[in-house]
Amino acid sequence: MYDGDIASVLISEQQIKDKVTELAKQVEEDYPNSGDLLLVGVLKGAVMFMTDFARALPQPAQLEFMAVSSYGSSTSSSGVVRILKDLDRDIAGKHVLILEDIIDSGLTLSWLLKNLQARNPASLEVCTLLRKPDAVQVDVPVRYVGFDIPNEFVVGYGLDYAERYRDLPYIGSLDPKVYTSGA
Ligand SMILES: O=P(O)(O)OC[C@H]1O[C@H](OP(=O)(O)OP(=O)(O)O)[C@H](O)[C@@H]1O
Ligand SMILES: Nc1nc2[nH]cnc2c(=O)[nH]1
Repeated sequence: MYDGDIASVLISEQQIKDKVTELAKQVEEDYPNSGDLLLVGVLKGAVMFMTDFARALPQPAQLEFMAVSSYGSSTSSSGVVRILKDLDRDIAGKHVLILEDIIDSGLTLSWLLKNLQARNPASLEVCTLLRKPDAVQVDVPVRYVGFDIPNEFVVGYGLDYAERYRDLPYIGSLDPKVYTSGA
């Protein structure tokens, strides 16, 4: 699939699977009495992570999705965030865990945390599969991190370039020839 577009596999399908199980176990230990935890997946990138995580989590959880868009180029975000799809329900008094696929500059999540905090949840934490420590422009409090990765543009397992590659089962670095050829 996508022959020649992926320069290298950064995280294999099995490594993702093991990490999702490990993160779900940590969350299970931290929320023993939450009742139903409310998972908020950030579309579209977090869709694979959300569905796998919810199934790996031993306790019941409710699933909500939000879609946001940050204006910017196709490989960077600007911090100006717009809600494309809001939550379908009130989160006041709920234990909310945001599930993100990646924290790059941190601008999207920083905005989202302020937005959701204003809705008065009982608690609000973040679980991200990937984080790029060298790219962070704003510090965001993140309780659960799957992998810290180098500052390279990655795709797969929900992450896209121009809406492609989300369906790859692993995370790979995109060959720079893909951006330069405009494919
Ligand atoms: O830390 P940041 O630099 O703000 O970048 C992280 C955000 O960028 C990606 O979303 P994107 O806007 O590409 O939308 P998508 O999930 O629909 O692909 C990703 O899913 C994060 O939400
Ligand atoms: N696909 C993809 N989307 C991103 N959004 C912010 N950083 C990235 C990245 O490395 N890859």
